[in-house]
Amino acid sequence: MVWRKNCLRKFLSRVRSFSHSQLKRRKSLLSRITEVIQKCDSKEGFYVGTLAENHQNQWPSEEDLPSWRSTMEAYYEKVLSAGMKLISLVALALNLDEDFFQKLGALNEPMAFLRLLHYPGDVDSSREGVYGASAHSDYGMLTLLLTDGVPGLQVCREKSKQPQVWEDVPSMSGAFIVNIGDMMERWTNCLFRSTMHRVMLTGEERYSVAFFVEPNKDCIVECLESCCSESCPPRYRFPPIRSSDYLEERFRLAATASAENHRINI
Ligand SMILES: O=C(O)CCC(=O)C(=O)O
Ligand SMILES: [Fe+2]
Repeated sequence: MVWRKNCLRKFLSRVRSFSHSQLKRRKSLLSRITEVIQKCDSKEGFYVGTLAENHQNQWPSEEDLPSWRSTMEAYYEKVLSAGMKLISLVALALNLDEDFFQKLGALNEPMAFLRLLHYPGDVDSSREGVYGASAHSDYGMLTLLLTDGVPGLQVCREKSKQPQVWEDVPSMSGAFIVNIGDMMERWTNCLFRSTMHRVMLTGEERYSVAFFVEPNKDCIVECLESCCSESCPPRYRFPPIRSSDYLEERFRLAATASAENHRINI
């Protein structure tokens, strides 16, 4: 929602800055604004960033939403601890020490964040190209996703094959859906592949809570020695990359793609 408003503001400021002759184009620009608003993802979210001392989270007042902050902080801590345990299991599955990613510094003040999501029930989902969240993979190590049981989430197992085949993800009460992120895919040379997913609009209102575990900002993400060999060389052509540089680049690409395709997935 915020993005849609920003998008509209940007277009309107462009309209206002036009010279007299350019005003002729105003009509087509306005129809483009409408098109953009109609096509961008319909989700809206409330974000909670890292709880580290210097965090920049802005909380609603205790008066407006009593116990909101303490509830969010308690959830954040618990789900982060669950995420770290899962990451230890990933390390064990790779025949590494269970504290491998801790020793690497990835989980020392990880860039973890919480996204509380709402998908509207009253959007015309029959319109082509209108998604709750369009197809993407998450950027970090792992995502722990909690949903309210309303369908809509789909995964594509073979993300590089065409045509893409999408499957509904069943919701299990009391269970998290765990997605592997792109940085984990890079680290493991695709042994753990990031999950391509999207959220369809079903006409029913939907809520979900995604918790993204991203490595510490200074952590270097590169193909792990144990995940490559002469017969299985690193699949990524890219050199090792600092976690925060990787994230920044992904956000930049997502913003560019959104400007071109009217979509955003961050
Ligand atoms: O709402 C969902 O089920 C998925 C959300 C998601 O994929 C995301 O926020 O990255
Ligand atoms: Fe996602």
